[in-house]
Amino acid sequence: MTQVIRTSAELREKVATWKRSGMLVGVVPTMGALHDGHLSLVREARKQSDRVIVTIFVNPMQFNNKDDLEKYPRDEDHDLALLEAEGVDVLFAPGVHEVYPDGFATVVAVSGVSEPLEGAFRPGHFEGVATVVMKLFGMTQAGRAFFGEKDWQQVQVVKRMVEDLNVPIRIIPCPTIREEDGLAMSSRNVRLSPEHRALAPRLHAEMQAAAAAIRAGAPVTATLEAAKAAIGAAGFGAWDYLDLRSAEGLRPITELSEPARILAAVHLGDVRLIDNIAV
Ligand SMILES: Nc1ncnc2c1ncn2[C@@H]1O[C@H](COP(=O)(O)OP(=O)(O)OP(=O)(O)O)[C@@H](O)[C@H]1O
Ligand SMILES: CC(C)(CO)[C@@H](O)C(=O)[O-]
Ligand code: BAL
Repeated sequence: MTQVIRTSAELREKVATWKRSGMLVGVVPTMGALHDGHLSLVREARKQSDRVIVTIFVNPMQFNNKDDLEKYPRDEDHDLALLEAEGVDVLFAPGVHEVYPDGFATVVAVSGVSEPLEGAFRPGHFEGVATVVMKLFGMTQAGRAFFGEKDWQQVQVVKRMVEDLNVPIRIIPCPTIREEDGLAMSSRNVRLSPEHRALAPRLHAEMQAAAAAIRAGAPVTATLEAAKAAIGAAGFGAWDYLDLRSAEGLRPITELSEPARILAAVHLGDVRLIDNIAV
């Protein structure tokens, strides 16, 4: 049975009993509307921890668009059934007031790695992520936390924060899970129209082609511009970015002299797709 807990006081008691028996606690932070990408994190957490907490909290502080927050898919009953089937010990699903009570006044801001890419196009987003993740780490007292590489920049921001603030937790990045046609799984994919859903995998296909070309020595800027044009011509909307960046510091690079990734964000209808791959 997965126990549903809604207050940090109750969660603290539960975790204290586990810790008294020397158990290692793993946490998988999510915003719900769970899919196989999330469940892959849960499975890894089960392998690497004695007890697993999944958190579901649609964090208002990380949304810079009211419409996106209102339209974010929510289905807790279905999520709970999936977590039961995976043998998750606790679903921690606090309300907004439990996380941000009256008088709440603290923001965690990570500079540098949070500034380009998502940080530039979603102002305030990573302050919201860092603040809530720090709180979830405090509330769950977990020793390991599992994050998806689909949100590559988020992983880098969280790692930086944990190192800078001496948070006693190990961050475990987990690979991106894709649909059979290559589209990265994402809760927001359910909002794609059938035509846009059919088009969406083109993003990953063009990113892979660009990565292969760059590995083979093609010039970076021209290759990325050509990929952007091809994806645009296929029927996608506006680009936020399609960049080659150093894998950890996310510095812009034009030569492959260190581990690198292509990272992308592009609009398709009223959905914004993000993806990234190693080069
Ligand atoms: N396809 C995926 N493969 C691996 N991990 C994933 C995938 N999709 C999401 N995750 C991870 O699951 C965790 C929770 O993500 P979240 O609840 O935001 O889901 P999401 O599908 O990314 O939703 P959206 O992108 O629409 O906000 C994050 O660590 C995220 O990186
Ligand atoms: C890590 C997270 C749960 C924080 O709200 C969110 O950014 C997400 O789902 O990736
Ligand atoms: N998966 C990242 C959370 C967000 O898009 O707000």
